[in-house]
Amino acid sequence: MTPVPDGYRAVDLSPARLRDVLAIDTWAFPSSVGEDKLAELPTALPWSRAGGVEAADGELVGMYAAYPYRSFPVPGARIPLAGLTWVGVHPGHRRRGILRTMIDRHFAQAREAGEAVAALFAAEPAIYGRFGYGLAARDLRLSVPRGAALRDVPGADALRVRLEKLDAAKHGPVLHAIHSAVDRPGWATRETDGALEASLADPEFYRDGAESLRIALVEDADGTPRGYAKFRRKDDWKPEGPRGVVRVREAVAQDAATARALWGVLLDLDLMASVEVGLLALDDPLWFLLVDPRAARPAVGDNLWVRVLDVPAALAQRRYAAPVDVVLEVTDALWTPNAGRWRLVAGPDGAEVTRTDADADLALDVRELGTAYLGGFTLAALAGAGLVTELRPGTLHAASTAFGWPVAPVSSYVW
Ligand SMILES: CC(=O)SCCNC(=O)CCNC(=O)[C@H](O)C(C)(C)COP(=O)(O)OP(=O)(O)OC[C@H]1O[C@@H](n2cnc3c(N)ncnc32)[C@H](O)[C@@H]1OP(=O)(O)O
Repeated sequence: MTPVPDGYRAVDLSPARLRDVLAIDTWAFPSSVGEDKLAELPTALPWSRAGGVEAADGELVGMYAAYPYRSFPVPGARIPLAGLTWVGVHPGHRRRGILRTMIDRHFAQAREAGEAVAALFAAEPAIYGRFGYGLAARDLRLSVPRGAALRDVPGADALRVRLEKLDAAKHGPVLHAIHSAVDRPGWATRETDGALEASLADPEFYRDGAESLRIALVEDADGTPRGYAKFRRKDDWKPEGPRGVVRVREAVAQDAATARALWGVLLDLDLMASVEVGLLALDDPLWFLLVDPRAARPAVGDNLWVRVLDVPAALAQRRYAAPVDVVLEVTDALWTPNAGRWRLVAGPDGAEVTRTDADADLALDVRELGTAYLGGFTLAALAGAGLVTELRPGTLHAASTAFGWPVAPVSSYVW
């Protein structure tokens, strides 16, 4: 374990320290919203997995927490996963090793809880690679002009799209049911305590000048909900006319017709000039429905970062797109039990992983294993950047195909 830096001590956190937590949080993430207002909001902070670092005088100067996901989707399976969050160090105590200490404790706690994989959203992409996290999922951000043409999908016209003000009590369970039915690697559902409530909170200071949250709910002829979008409109009156913006916070469709019906309505709201949406999977149906995707000014961002904490358990927990029998030589500077040669015999129905002395086929660091874990980047692409080495000619493409997945990974919300 990395020792706690001199003059500091590691502590567990409980709800009694909410005020200290908000103080460190607002130091780490400057906000115009005061701690008093933040204290009134529902929080999804997983206290059972929250820890921090105190200075000698008892002031909390660093904190972190982990969502204990129990059913996190990865290729072909759902697994326990530690979702790192709320990481912050007081600016007066930074660059003294406090984050390093906290990451060490986080990894130990995750292994103890039986979580072979950890993931996070990074405030800054340059922070977490050194701890063995690899970028595993990207997301698509679009700004779609109002009235953009969409391709037709049979059955879309038969669906009804209801527009309502978001009501947490009424819509929460419906949204949760639709969201958690999605089968996509990385698609974290709000399964941990308070996560759903926090996602529906809509205080004025979240709105940035826009209206309160609205919902577009797609239903079939029987009134069964099949998809939704949470959104706000922001008006903007210009001399040349209204130029409002629709900000879509989350859009989920269970099938193609639902996606077509949903976007057909969102792209045709009066007084709006464009529709902004982010956190879409790179293969989201909207991309293919748009007749002119270039006009939507596509941008790609980093979404989930993944850290393989226990190589044999993590590799055995997911499924593979094709049969594979490969020996991986893995390096891991932070956790030596992961290092060495592992034979993976796997396919669409299961995987076995054993330690071996056999010659390795491919060599890679645990960071690259994290990048390939959700199936969103290929081993071949990583080899192209010199990050995977093919030691036995001819093994790279087969392994690369097996580690891939037909559905692109993404998390639809930042946790
Ligand atoms: C999952 C999440 O919650 S992401 C949110 C992360 N939080 C933030 O960005 C809030 C603002 N920033 C902070 O609170 C702090 O600066 C932190 C948490 C990013 C870093 O905390 P510190 O205690 O200063 O980090 P620590 O001293 O342990 O540094 C560990 C290593 O990370 C590096 N590092 C720290 N911050 C950064 C950064 N922003 N960019 C690049 N490298 C960084 C350090 O240089 C050090 O590298 P080394 O070990 O190779 O020398």
